[in-house]
Amino acid sequence: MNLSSDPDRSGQPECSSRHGGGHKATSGVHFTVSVVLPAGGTGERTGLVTPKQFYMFLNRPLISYTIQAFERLSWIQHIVVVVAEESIALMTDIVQRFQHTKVRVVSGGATRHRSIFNGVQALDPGESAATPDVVIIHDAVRPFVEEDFLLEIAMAAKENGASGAIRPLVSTVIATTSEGYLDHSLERGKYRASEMPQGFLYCVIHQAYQKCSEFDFDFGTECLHLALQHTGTRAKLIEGPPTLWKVTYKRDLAAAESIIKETLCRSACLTSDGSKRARELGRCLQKLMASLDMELDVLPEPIGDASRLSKEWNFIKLFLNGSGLSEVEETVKALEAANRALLHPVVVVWVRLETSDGMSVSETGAGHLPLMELASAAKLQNILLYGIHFLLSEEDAGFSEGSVKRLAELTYTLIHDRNALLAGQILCA
Ligand SMILES: Nc1ccn([C@@H]2O[C@H](COP(=O)(O)OP(=O)(O)OP(=O)(O)O)[C@@H](O)[C@H]2O)c(=O)n1
Ligand SMILES: O=C(CO)[C@H](O)[C@H](O)COP(=O)(O)O
Repeated sequence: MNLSSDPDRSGQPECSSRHGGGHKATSGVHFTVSVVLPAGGTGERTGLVTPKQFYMFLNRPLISYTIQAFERLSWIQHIVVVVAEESIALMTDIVQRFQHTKVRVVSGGATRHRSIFNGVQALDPGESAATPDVVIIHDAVRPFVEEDFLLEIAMAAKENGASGAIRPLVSTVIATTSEGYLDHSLERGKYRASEMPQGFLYCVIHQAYQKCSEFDFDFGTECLHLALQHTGTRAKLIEGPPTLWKVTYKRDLAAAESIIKETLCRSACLTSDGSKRARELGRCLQKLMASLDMELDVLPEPIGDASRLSKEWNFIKLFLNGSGLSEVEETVKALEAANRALLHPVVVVWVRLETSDGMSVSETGAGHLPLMELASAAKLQNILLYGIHFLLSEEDAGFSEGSVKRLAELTYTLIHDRNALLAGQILCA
């Protein structure tokens, strides 16, 4: 690797050999990009025994969400996940269980900088192959990062040698005296919080770490600073969205779970028995769901086309004539066959109209058993099946606003909460 100095870049290393050199991605990224996710900490500030990167949200550890945010991007080549030695087996199991294909697991060090350096070194396959042009470093405990922003970071790193996400400060930073009095305060408007992701030319971050002192390794908190101090590379700073925040305290775990649930319930697909009344009810539900921020796609046929199965996380099956449970079963089987619920639980809500001239209470109860059996088998595949009996009186020819609102709110709550304990239950609206 040639690290000779480039006068135009004030002493910053010039990376000219053993680099990926071109990438045939459709994203417009014409250089190679790999990722290091430091995940070797203990999460002391959460106060929990389990390190926060392994905390489970909807049956999946936090680290898997972060990996997925990168893995889904065609222009990301490799992802190195750095974990503590004692977590290697656990992490390897997570990679297999959630079928992550771009990940390599390596062991970390006693501090974040030591872990990151191990990850950066793992991206160097030796003389026989190329190192990536750009490395993105991202804390494993910042699961919400979007493609647009990662692209900005990667492009800016390629152009400037280093780049990093910043956010406005939420509190003023002050210095204290050793006796605990105010020494001075910083002018808040002039300063920014340094967040992640950060991007670097491979040679910049590699050289920065090679030149690091033991003090830097043990007490440093800022990779951008190392690049400036040891390679003269001045990072381009880009303001990122608020969702880049780092899970640090226990309350952040609750916030992360809530964001995941909100994201999963933005849309649903409704199929019905195709009757006129069912279509009418579908349209009413569509309006009410929109007011709850859920986009409801209403399809006329009992079974939605297969492409829906591969896109949607939530299904509402509406039956005003007959039970429809066999069609619900077909949908569940198709979801299982497509391995749709590998990364997130998929929700299927079976809604069935009950009029007072319809089935008796005992018959309704009898319908519960097949649902429970179907739901418990589906739950093993991470598919959550719920039942709702939509109760209308005999003389209620149309649908009253109140009854449809109750149905919409109950359906929304089941989809939003994804409560595995309620799977197989029939609720009444
Ligand atoms: N020796 C270490 C320490 C931290 N990290 C990782 O660096 C990221 C950001 O660090 P931080 O939020 O401080 O995590 P912890 O060190 O785990 O938390 P705490 O300081 O509360 O113990 C985390 O993904 C963490 O796993 C790491 O890879 N190796
Ligand atoms: O925000 C950052 C910018 O580099 C790092 O994520 C942060 O420094 C991590 O520090 P700590 O481990 O002390 O929370």
